Amino acid sequence: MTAVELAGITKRFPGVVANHDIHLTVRKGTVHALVGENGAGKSTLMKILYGMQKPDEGTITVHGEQVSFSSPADAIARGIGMVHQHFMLADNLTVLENVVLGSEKLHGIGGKARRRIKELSERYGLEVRPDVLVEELGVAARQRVEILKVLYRGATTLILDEPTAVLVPQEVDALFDNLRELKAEGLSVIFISHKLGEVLSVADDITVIRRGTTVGTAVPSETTPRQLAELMVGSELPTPETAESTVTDRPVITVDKLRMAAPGGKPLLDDITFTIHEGEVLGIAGVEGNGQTELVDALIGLRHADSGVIRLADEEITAWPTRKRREQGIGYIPEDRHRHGLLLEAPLWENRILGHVTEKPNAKGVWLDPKAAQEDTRRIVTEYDVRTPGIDVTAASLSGGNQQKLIVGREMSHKPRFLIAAHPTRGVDVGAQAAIWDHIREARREGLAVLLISADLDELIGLSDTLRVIYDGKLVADADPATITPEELGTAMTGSAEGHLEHEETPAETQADLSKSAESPEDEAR
Ligand SMILES: Nc1ncnc2c1ncn2[C@@H]1O[C@H](COP(=O)(O)OP(=O)(O)OP(=O)(O)O)[C@@H](O)[C@H]1O
Repeated sequence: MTAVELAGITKRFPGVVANHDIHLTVRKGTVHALVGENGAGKSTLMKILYGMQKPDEGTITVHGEQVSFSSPADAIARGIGMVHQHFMLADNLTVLENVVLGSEKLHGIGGKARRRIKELSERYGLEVRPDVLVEELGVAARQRVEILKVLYRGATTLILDEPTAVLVPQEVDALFDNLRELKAEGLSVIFISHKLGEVLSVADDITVIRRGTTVGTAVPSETTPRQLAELMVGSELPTPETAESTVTDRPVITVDKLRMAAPGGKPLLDDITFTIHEGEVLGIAGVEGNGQTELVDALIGLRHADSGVIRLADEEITAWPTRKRREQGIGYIPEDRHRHGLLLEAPLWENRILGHVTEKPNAKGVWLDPKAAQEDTRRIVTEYDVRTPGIDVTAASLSGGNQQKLIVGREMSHKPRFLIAAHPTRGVDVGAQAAIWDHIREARREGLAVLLISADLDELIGLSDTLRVIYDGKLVADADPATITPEELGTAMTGSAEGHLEHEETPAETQADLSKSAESPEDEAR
């Protein structure tokens, strides 16, 4: 049985054919993965299926019936649901309120709604509690609420846009279990991902899109990640490996006892202390929401810590504003590229100036130099393989991965001494990921110090010279990137670690927490 069929879909934007004669058949009760390099046209196709965009040509068939969508509401009415990559829940409302919001007509807002939520939660193993506030939930739990929200609206085909980008390995396994439950009940899932190993483990069918058109399908059981990468981008799957160490004993950035508290007094950063030297990548591992955002904000100067000292080489910069920090050589790849990295409605070349208005080549003396900025944008577009019809299109018209490449290119172009890299390759395809890793490694050889925050544990382990785990605003453990596995690191991040980790001097209770593990021999001895 076919759940959804897209046939002959074509969609043009000025200067770009985003989709060209795409064919996709999703069988009922399956997980169907959609893979392809950045800008291949995956999101566009899904926006068409979800009624956010109209195709120029082609047909959409849902459960055997041809349909035409003018809005997401039309798509939802036909059982198509979408879980976006940027979650859209209201923090200060409960799970129940978030789920029923906008769909009060279905089951009201009271007991009936609560019963329905519980029923869905149990049936698909989502473990969603209706009465907790969303702000109290971690990333994985929020994602399950989003999934429940679309199920509540009657979705029978769910579109998930890079759902695993923000999850640790254990959470990915749990999500995949949920997807299996959905399948078992006859629902279908379309899943966009750049993580090819995961695609092969969870998908029943795979469709590959290249340069706007479907170039083939792959049978997961007969395909390796390498072969899939080759189908996608015509290049091999990269592995990030720390080449010979380039770490020196010259400190670039020194952070001493940094503390920050929430308005209510809850500690967000608790006694954070570290040094990164020339030629060193310090990786910070942690589940989102354990202080990473606050640490990055404090380092780039978006927020000031309550106490503690930050030094760049020999100079104390704790009170410096953001612009001065950037001018003095701090580069910044933000975790949320839409909020902090780009002006979406401005052309690419203006985005190239963003954050670096007073620096060369954007400025000459006190004046902006648009010509030079434009020329340099062209260079970045070529060097970082930003797929775009030109530098005058808006940042919003680039695909997600290409937006990311532009930001990385901009920041690296200023030859920073210290780079704050939050998820530098999020949403980027395997080929571009390898290229970005190479750029970072090359700069490291020349003395760049990097603070790397990433949810991609292979990236974290492969690029870091030193690895530390952040938990509840504290740096709680060190890990050796040469020996730790992603699974072990994932365990450490969720607050319980196994043998590989060396513990810092942390309060006794934290240590106990961290070393707790069901299988550890000490536990059995206790
Ligand atoms: N609103 C728009 N206006 C102009 N061009 C667009 C628009 N949306 C997408 N495009 C272009 O269409 C092409 C396909 O983009 P799309 O976002 O579908 O790619 P993708 O496969 O999802 O990429 P990624 O993996 O980077 O998310 C790109 O060249 C992009 O620049």
